[in-house]
Amino acid sequence: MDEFELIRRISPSYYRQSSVIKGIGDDAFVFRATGDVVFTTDTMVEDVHFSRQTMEPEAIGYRALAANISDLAAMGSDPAFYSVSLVVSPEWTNEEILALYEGMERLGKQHGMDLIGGDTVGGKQLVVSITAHGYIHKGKGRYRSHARPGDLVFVTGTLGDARGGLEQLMQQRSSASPLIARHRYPEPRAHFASGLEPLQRVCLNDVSDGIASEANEIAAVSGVRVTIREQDLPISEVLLQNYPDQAVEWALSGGEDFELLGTIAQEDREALLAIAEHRETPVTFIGTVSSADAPEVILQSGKESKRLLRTGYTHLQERR
Ligand SMILES: Nc1ncnc2c1ncn2[C@@H]1O[C@H](COP(=O)(O)OP(=O)(O)OP(=O)(O)O)[C@@H](O)[C@H]1O
Ligand SMILES: Cc1ncc(C[n+]2csc(CCOP(=O)(O)O)c2C)c(N)n1
Ligand SMILES: [Mg+2]
Ligand SMILES: [Mg+2]
Ligand SMILES: [Mg+2]
Repeated sequence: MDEFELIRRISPSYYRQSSVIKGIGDDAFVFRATGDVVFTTDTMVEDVHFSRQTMEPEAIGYRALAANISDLAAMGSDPAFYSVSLVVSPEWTNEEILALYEGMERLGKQHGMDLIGGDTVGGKQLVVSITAHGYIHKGKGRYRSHARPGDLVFVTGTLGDARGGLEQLMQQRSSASPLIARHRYPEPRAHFASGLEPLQRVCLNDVSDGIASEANEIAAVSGVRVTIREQDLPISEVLLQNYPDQAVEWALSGGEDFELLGTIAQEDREALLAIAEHRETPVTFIGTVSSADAPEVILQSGKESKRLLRTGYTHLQERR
């Protein structure tokens, strides 16, 4: 299968989004924009974001798209399109490359998305770079700068499971574990995020690096103090049972959970819970926002409080 045959095999036979004017098969993609359009890009690289020993091709494709949908969700947008730039090494069989796209299609379909283009290059290790597009309702972008003193801090789902799954994968335990499933097949919260439309102001950030990092991003650009109560962090039973000593640390800075961390006005608490229930998304209130001379994140553990620094995964650290 050469690059042209690959393109033929992955081209959709129809488009779900009615705004598509020219899909795969020309020099570029054309669609008719009617509202505010969101663009995001995230890249996954072999031996950085996944290892071939522990991730099947279908899961690599699924997770690469999940990371992008998660960023669309974090802006409050409805996912619409994605394009895929692929660098692939000769070790990959035709079936494996197609399985990568099947993983993306499986998740893309759940969100009504169309594959609208990409690029294919032969190289030394697998790199999957996805650009995803979505729409936001006018004035309803959910920015990191939207936190205000008095807000409640919430998070969806549970935290740290993806890190627990990675640990199990690295120790080559049985792949039937629910933590491994969370690592391989995260559920980006786009359906929940677009359901927040009735709320006037929501601050959102998705959890790719860990909430210690994401909460600091919110504090910095909103110019506020974010206080998080350790005892309220949503940690799954299975993570607590398997990794009692690491669970809290991984909940704070394990990363790759692709949950949403957000803040809302106190008076929107009931409305948020109703939307969460309707969209079958667990939501936990974990803290508060207050005014501060300098932005900071505080972790409250019982009666003790300490600064929560921006720990978590950071690329490009060892550099001249
Ligand atoms: N190499 C780059 N060139 C231009 N802009 C960049 C580059 N890398 C990141 N950005 C921009 O910086 C901002 C933050 O990007 P970042 O990748 O940290 O966010 P994220 O996708 O939410 O996090 P993560 O990559 O951990 O999932 C975004 O506006 C992004 O478009
Ligand atoms: C083989 C392997 N080693 C380590 C990790 C952990 N990891 C890699 S990137 C990242 C942060 C998010 O990345 P980005 O900032 O690019 O979104 C994390 C937690 C993994 N998943 N697989
Ligand atoms: Mg990014
Ligand atoms: Mg993000
Ligand atoms: Mg991201």
